[in-house]
Amino acid sequence: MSDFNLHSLEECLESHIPLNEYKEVKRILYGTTEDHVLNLPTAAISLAADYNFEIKAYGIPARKEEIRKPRKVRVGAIQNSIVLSTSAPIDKQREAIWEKVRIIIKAASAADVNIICMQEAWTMPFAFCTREKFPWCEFAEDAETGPTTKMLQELAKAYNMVIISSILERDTTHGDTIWNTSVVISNHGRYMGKHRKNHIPRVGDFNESTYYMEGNTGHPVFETEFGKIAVNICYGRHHPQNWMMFGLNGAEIVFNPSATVGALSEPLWGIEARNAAIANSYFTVAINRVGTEEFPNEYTSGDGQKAHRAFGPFYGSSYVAAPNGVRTPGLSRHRDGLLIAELDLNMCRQVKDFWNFPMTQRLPLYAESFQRASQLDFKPQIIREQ
Ligand SMILES: NC(=O)NCCC(=O)O
Repeated sequence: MSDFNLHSLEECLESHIPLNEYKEVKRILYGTTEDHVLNLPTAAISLAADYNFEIKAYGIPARKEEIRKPRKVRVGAIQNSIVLSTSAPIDKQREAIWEKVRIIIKAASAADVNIICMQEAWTMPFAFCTREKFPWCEFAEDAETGPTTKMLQELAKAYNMVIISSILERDTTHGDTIWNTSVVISNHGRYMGKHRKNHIPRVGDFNESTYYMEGNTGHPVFETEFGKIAVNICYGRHHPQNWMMFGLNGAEIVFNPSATVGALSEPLWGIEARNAAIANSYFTVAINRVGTEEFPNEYTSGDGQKAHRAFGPFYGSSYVAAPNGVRTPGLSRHRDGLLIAELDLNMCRQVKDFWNFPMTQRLPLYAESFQRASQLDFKPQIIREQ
């Protein structure tokens, strides 16, 4: 189990490693000898203080080029706990979370954020652990015309900000089916499209397959005014091919809105989205919720332990990673927070030119191997001593 007194891994390292060794440790672990902390406007800092959320901002510099101008973009990641009890009326629960997150988006706007992303299923508690359908299915709403998208369209327009909103989707056109979906809203307030979670967990208390199926929207990349973006929803981060496909479709930033708990995945957290950034020559933004969520009825976890009502703690630790392997420190493991990173998208091509990953990849070789591996009569290529 995790020790929840630890605020963040980076603060712990910084306060315990001797100063003369810290820079080298930081270079090896985080790809940079120091964080490029950005100054934030008073308006953003005051909102964070008044509404009790952490706010952190870092720059990740790229090389200055002779011909291309820098392509600077500010991304924001929001991590938050739920607000009301899970037994409060559904619309009240959702409105209370909206209220909290709207303030954080306002702070992001004050800090000139261009693209913001919330955590997975941000409008609700992560109730899928319970395997109960009611009332949780009532959180599902239409991706294009639902109340959350409508509310965010106003903010996106007012703040000139692209917003990525991960919700439980209700598709009334196809038999009222439910999906785990990220909606992308342009900075003009227009619905650009959606992506449905491709990989559904069947691990621990993540009983999501009780509610929805694997997504059917492929690997869309949204060409926004601030760059080409994509969304790899939570458990998709364990699947390198899922990350890869967004890269093949031209993504420059891939957001990973998540909901995951310390006992299950914390040792993997800092590796997966960062590795994806390196392997695919794009930026990644990994976002996880915080807090422990209590449900009205007990549920079991299939692990021999007693029935219980709490799910969590979700460990936050949202971070941004760059194609050259540099990453920002993570946000807190337990506080609401806004992480801002200023990226220069020119770095994507710079890293491609340096490391040559797109040039050295062997797509036809793998395509042929995948084809063979997916056949019923597949024989693994194993060579044994004669
Ligand atoms: N929400 C979700 O997919 N969680 C699964 C657990 C994990 O991937 O860490």
